[in-house]
Amino acid sequence: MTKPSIHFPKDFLWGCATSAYQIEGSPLADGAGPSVWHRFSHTPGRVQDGDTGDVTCDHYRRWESDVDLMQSLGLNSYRFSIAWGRVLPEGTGRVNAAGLDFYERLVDRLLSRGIQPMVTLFHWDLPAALDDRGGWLNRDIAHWFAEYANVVFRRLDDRVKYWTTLNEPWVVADGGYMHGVLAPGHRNIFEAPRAAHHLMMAHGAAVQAYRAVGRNQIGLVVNIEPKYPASQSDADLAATRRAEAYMNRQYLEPALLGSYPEELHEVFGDACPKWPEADLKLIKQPIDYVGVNYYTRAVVRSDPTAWPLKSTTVKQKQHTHMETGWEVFPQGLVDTLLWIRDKYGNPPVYITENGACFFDPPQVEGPVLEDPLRVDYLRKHITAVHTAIQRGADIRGYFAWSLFDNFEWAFGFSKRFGLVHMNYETLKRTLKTSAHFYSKVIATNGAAL
Ligand SMILES: N#[N+]C[C@@H]1[C@@H](O)[C@H](O)[C@@H](O)[C@@H]2O[C@H]12
Repeated sequence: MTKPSIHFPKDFLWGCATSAYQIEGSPLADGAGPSVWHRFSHTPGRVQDGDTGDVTCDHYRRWESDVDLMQSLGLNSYRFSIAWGRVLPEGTGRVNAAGLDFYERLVDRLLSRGIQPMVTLFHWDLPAALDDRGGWLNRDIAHWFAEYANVVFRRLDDRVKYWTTLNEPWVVADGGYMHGVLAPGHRNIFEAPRAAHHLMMAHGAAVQAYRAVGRNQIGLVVNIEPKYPASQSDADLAATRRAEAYMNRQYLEPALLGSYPEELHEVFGDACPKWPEADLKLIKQPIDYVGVNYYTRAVVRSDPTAWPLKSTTVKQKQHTHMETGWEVFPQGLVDTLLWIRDKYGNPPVYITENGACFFDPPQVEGPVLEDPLRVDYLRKHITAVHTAIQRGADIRGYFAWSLFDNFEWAFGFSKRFGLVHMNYETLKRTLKTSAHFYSKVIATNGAAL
């Protein structure tokens, strides 16, 4: 039986995604102010092997040839983030012209190579000067973020058509304030919901600011990890509902519905504040799209001893090489996209991140590194996106995570997600087979899957 031909919508965005602190290097160059990740990675014991973002892929100095590499792959879009501290070194007030100029040159080169930028304003690298003023625990951060966003909108909205306020607010609140494993490294159940709420207030304030000056599209990027009960027991079903509310609904629902899921009270207990209606009104600014970062699913089992969700994730058979063994489960992407279609009114969606880390074969000096596991992962997940489109989900683009192997936060350089191999000694970029595969998928608008 011949395979049905796969074709994506005509103007579908095909891109790769990165973020400033993970690929740029030179974190303090040309007047930039340090971020919480500069401080965190320079604090012994916080990042595996003591790795930092001081050099990483050196994109800050190699951006021109990197854009040419993107063009050679046939990308028609590229998702990257702006380092807040390059533009406003103290987070508010003084603008650092050199920082803004860097991103303007990057946007201009992308456009000159037929590549649409999708720009994220905040991808975890909060200016350290704002962390000194309370960071995401200070309600004023909504105004600080809107001030920064306005500076960038005014400079670049005539060329940038797709904006994102925040990347994965859940990771910032859960990793940075609940568990303390990411910057700024707090472990406090009373801080986590406040950080989460202020992140979303900042999102709302930036969208509100955008509507006054912008003419294009702005959205929110959330990580969605669909939750499946390990059994149909009441305990496992309740645990699954808690896990889904805590990760998948806690950010989408204030943004789209103006309310928080009730289950958060079961998670945070007396740490769960009662927020003023005015806050939720601010958060629920109409957005033009939802960005979904999808990697894996979670099979959830009740575990009264597990903090704070009173549940654990049951390991499955085939998984990637992330520490917690992220299962390869493309059906979870179909389920997620149909869940959003049905629960939130079928909003326009971009898959703003999807990819996998595998231990690639030892680096060889040959032209290409073989990474068959990543090719298989991408093929199955891009096919899943097509399945969701055929079933009526309004999906408008796909961004592979990531263009390069890069600084994987607390895992340092130990995890490689790139379609392009990075030699961290020589900074040589080497295409993997997954890069060639993805390039063919783009060139045929999906037919090469
Ligand atoms: N882990 N992991 C890979 C990837 C991370 O490198 C990105 O910065 C995040 O947006 C998201 O968590 C996904």
